[in-house]
Amino acid sequence: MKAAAIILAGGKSSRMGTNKALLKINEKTTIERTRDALKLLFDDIILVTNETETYEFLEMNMTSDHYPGMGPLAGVHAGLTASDYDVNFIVACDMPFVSVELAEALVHACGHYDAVIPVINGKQHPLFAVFHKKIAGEAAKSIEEGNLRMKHLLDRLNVLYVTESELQTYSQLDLERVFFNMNHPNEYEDAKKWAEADS
Ligand SMILES: Nc1nc2c(ncn2[C@@H]2O[C@H](COP(=O)(O)OP(=O)(O)OP(=O)(O)O)[C@@H](O)[C@H]2O)c(=O)[nH]1
Repeated sequence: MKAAAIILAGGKSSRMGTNKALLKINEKTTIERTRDALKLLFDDIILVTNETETYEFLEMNMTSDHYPGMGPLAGVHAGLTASDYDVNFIVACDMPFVSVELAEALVHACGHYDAVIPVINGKQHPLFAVFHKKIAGEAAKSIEEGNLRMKHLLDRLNVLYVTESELQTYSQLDLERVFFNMNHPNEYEDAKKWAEADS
């Protein structure tokens, strides 16, 4: 695959009250589930974290934010800056049901676009999306201007938005699972139930 995968794990998990990436689902931590899924497709996987000791057990390439405390946009910037690839699949560390097939479809759609962003039920998902390395500078500019919202960056880029109607090989339920992210303890409980039912 001529693309890298970048996992963002630099958040505070304040709503969860404990590091979301390290929550176990069916014996594996969420971040191990993500790493193992992505390994099936990507040779190069980069973890963006500001606590490298916490994640050493994963034996992954790691990088840290150049703008600490600035949120996911800073993670996108750091990941793209560290990547050796033009095309990069970026994913949050709190999505337990990552689909590598869907990641692959988004990568293949990139072409001349700066980014490929899924829009599911009208909601943009920039943290399960593809970004070209060349937009790292634009991300830095947004951060330096104090605009930390992903939406602000996307509005300045040449973006391909992919809606569910273009993802018809996936059922509505599959898409809801793939784009599900855990913020609160009750969402972790839901994720465990679904994973158990699937296994
Ligand atoms: N590298 C990096 N990643 C971040 C940063 N903030 C959030 N993320 C990641 O972005 C994704 C979405 O994060 P959120 O759930 O919005 O924020 P969070 O800080 O993890 O959680 P809350 O404290 O509950 O808001 C997760 O994968 C986070 O690890 C950051 O400052 N740097």
